[in-house]
Amino acid sequence: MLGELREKARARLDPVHWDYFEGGAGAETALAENLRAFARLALLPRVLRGAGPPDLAVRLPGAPAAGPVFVAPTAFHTLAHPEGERATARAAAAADAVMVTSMAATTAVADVAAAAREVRADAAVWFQMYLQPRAGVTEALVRRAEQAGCTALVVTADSPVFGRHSRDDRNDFHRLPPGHVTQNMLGLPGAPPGRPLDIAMSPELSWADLRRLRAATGLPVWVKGVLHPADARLAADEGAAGVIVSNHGGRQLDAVPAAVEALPAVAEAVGGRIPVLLDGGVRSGADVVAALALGAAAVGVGRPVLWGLAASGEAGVAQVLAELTGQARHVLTLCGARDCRDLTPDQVVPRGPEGMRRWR
Ligand SMILES: Cc1cc2nc3c(=O)[nH]c(=O)nc-3n(C[C@H](O)[C@H](O)[C@H](O)COP(=O)(O)O)c2cc1C
Ligand SMILES: O=C(O)C(=O)c1ccccc1
Repeated sequence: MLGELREKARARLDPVHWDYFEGGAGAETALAENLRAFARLALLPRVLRGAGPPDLAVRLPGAPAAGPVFVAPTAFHTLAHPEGERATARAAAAADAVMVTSMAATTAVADVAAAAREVRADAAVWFQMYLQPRAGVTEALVRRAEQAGCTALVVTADSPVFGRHSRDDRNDFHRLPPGHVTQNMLGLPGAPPGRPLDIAMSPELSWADLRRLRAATGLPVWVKGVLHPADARLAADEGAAGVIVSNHGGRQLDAVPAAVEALPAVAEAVGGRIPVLLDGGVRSGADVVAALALGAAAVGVGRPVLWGLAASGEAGVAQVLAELTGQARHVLTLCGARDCRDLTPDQVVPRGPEGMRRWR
């Protein structure tokens, strides 16, 4: 089903925009590894546990009751569908999925949050941001997110510089076509009149900047793009609400491991002090359940949401979220678990002859 939506999206999209959504950095090794790493995992069900019907709801800072699948922040939804992020937000709200709206969205965060709340008054919309070196810009963005009613901030930390997206270079895709605007970047300090401020990425950012952000807001602050267990521990020490294990869908450093391969060590390092989320390569309910068993509290999907949106707008995104959540519910039941707390890391084994090694 996801495959069909993907093909429909590919057929509908301008090939340059398709390449932007689908592509990764460099040789696209990390992009491919995100998928291969899940394919290398098998699930070991437990039997006769009397678990009863599964309960998928999770409690997170900034989302007291959400499903286990969230919408990872992705830029430029109006390239996929004229209704853009509004359509995504409505589908996410209807599915109880947290929507993380991107700072590089083509719809203002206030309009994204309003669209979500039309569907569900308590819909959770989080705002993803790149901390901006220019004075006052980050603060202005935080105020906008707060005023929009966002319930958490997500700071993307894996981007001290823009990723080199080989397909975009080949296609010379480096600016939005007319009619599409990064609305969140309009009217900020230093922005040219009527035009959006360019999003800056800076290698000078440090934990001190995160501390300043935390001091400037009462919202929970998640750190996205953590792969090293030591950084996850630092994030917990620094008062982050949680971390998102992610290699940015293979769009930043191409030499990194798959997100799900980094997850167990991060979960262990954090030791339950703060929740750990994951995104990258999640394409089925079995992927969702494997990540939950390895220590994720919830998982994000990026490209599948864009496929749904490009294929059929809000209904397409709703299909993607319903399919993944429905599959996850089924797989959880087959694993003998009532909720993700019933799953243990030993229920995830490598495929192949090595898989059962620890019991020999
Ligand atoms: C087209 C596209 C745009 C993205 N834009 C952003 C962004 O603006 N901010 C961000 O933190 N991550 C961004 N990401 C990364 C996603 O949040 C997420 O980490 C990744 O897509 C997960 O992998 P998946 O696509 O395999 O599900 C983007 C990813 C894609 C594919
Ligand atoms: O394309 C991306 O992955 C991304 O994160 C981004 C960052 C800034 C502007 C647009 C997209």
